[in-house]
Amino acid sequence: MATDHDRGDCSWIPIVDIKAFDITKEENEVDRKDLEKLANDVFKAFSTIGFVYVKNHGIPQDQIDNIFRLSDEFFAQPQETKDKFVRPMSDPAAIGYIPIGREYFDANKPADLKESFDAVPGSEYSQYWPNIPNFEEDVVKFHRTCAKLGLRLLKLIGMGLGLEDSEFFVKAHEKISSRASNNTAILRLLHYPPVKDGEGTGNYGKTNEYDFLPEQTRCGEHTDYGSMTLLFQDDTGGLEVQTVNGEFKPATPIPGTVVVNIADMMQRWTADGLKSTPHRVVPSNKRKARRSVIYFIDPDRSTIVRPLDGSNKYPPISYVNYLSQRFADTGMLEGNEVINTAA
Ligand SMILES: O=C(O)CCC(=O)C(=O)O
Ligand SMILES: [Fe+2]
Repeated sequence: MATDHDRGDCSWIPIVDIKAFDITKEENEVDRKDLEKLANDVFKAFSTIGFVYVKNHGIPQDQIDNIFRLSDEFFAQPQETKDKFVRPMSDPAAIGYIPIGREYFDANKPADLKESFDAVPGSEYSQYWPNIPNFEEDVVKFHRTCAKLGLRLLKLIGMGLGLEDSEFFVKAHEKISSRASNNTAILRLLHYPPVKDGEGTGNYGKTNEYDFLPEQTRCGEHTDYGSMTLLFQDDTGGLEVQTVNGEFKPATPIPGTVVVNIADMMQRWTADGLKSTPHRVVPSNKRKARRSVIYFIDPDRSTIVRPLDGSNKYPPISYVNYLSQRFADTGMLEGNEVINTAA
């Protein structure tokens, strides 16, 4: 594992170079020793910090740049246009636009000052795709590309944990590229608008007054819900990750890398062996817009997650019920979704 001490304030998050197992390689051409070393590096980082920077992942930079360009094009549209594509609040597998002020991680504070667009392949909500040339096609293609990287990392995690079946997690995500009714993995385009000094109105997009409300931030402290998250960020900065000592430190953008973190379901599955670490986005550079593209990796919808060590540290839970509850708790789903039985 590279420990690069020239990285200043983000050197505490390890960089893992996965060139030996990048998404362009055939699995059977990968050297077993290289794979074992990578599995060990990934496991070490995920069982302590919960975050890594992955470099040499094999996703072409021009594909990433194109997604950021499409994201800019979508968010630059007039508010009335974006409002035509607002994501329905009835289904955790829906797609669409999430306006500023909708998602929050602390009900006692103002909602996050961000807007986003959620995308999945094969959506039953196709009327929410925006009218931007190539948008749906390219975004779905990128979703599938991210899935490939996600599955590689899930394989490494299975090996690093020493599971009898090292493909266990890969198999539990085999529908990741099919359709949202089978797997809820979302590609989310995120835009944190620039803000001016002045009194916040909480009414962004409808007025010209853009500062934060008291206690408002770009993205409140939270952990992610599913298995794992891939995070592509621009050069603005602001992402902060909690250290094992409890303080938050920057995860500074490193060109060419993707930030990867463990999410709550994976922590639960591994009986706390892998860590789902709190993180947030602070407005350290508030006059500059910030953009990120996030791939939330989820187990297949029908998965029942129970601790793999055979313990009863957590009761078995249906992933989709769990996800619905988290969405309901954060302003993303209406109604009283109830976590019921596991089966
Ligand atoms: O935009 C970012 O860099 C992080 C956002 C985030 O953590 C999330 O949406 O789950
Ligand atoms: Fe997150």
